[in-house]
Amino acid sequence: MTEASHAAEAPLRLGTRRSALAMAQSGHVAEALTKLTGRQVELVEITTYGDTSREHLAQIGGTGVFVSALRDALLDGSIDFAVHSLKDLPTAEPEGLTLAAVPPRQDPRDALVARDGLTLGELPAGSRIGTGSPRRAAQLRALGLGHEIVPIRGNVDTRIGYVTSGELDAVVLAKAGLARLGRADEATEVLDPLQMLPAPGQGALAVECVSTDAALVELLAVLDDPDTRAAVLAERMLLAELEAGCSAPVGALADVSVGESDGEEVTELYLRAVVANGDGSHSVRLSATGPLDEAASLGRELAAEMLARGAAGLMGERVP
Ligand SMILES: NCc1[nH]cc(CCC(=O)O)c1CC(=O)O
Repeated sequence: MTEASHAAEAPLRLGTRRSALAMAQSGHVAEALTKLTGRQVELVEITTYGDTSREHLAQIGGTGVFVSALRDALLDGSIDFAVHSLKDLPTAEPEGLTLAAVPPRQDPRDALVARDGLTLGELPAGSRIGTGSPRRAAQLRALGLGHEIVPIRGNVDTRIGYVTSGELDAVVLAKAGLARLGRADEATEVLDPLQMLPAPGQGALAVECVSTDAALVELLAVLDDPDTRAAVLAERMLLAELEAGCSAPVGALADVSVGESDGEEVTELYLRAVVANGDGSHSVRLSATGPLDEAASLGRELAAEMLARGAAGLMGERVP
């Protein structure tokens, strides 16, 4: 179909949470889709339980709560497609929905926002660092720097506000979230994955629609980046095989690189992962390399190796 005839069609309804981050992500995807296909997109705001609840995320069942309201709206036809932060998606495939596109990933690393422009190594013992993520807390504690980890939650603005107000010395957030809000320059350090492996899927988006609308599935596929899709598949298969949820102390990152094998160019994944106990005193860290088209088995096999080295026992431990 030509762009002109597309423009005459009703705009596609993109369901989005109302948070600044969700609106920024949705706006970005809407713009990209219009540019690539000529189709107009309108944003439809959906309020989720995770947006209104003041309880800690771990108590209300993890970030999956953000996702279910959007999925309900897809299934009842009140929206045509949805954009999620991929790391917030449960690993189980939802009935009736298709992951139509995984757009090119942003920087997957975590970032520190600290007072006075400080880095993690410069924050003295006793400094109070805020995070609501067991994964971030465990990896920070594993560094043994004597920092106090303070549980917090709230949107990016709220969390940075704890530092601005002086209540906390620092917070740890996803660099991609800061960047999408135009606040990347507020990071005082981007954390090296050697110390802080990000959440599986961090920095990537997921574009979802109902499986039965083949034309829409095909249209949305223009947004897909196969390298990103393979990388997050490896990370998420690892998470699924560990039977860990999105609030478990599990970090994973797959880097895509082009190498050579027998004179042929091959695209490879280098997958690193960590499982830690709550106080960071014990962890299993492993890595594996494999071809891009075997992303799923790479994730599964690395998880199996981690389980063989005691990962399940670590995940079960809680900080008193
Ligand atoms: N858990 C909330 C959430 N979901 C996605 C992002 C950031 C964007 C991304 O990782 O894609 C964030 C905020 C954060 O972790 O700091």
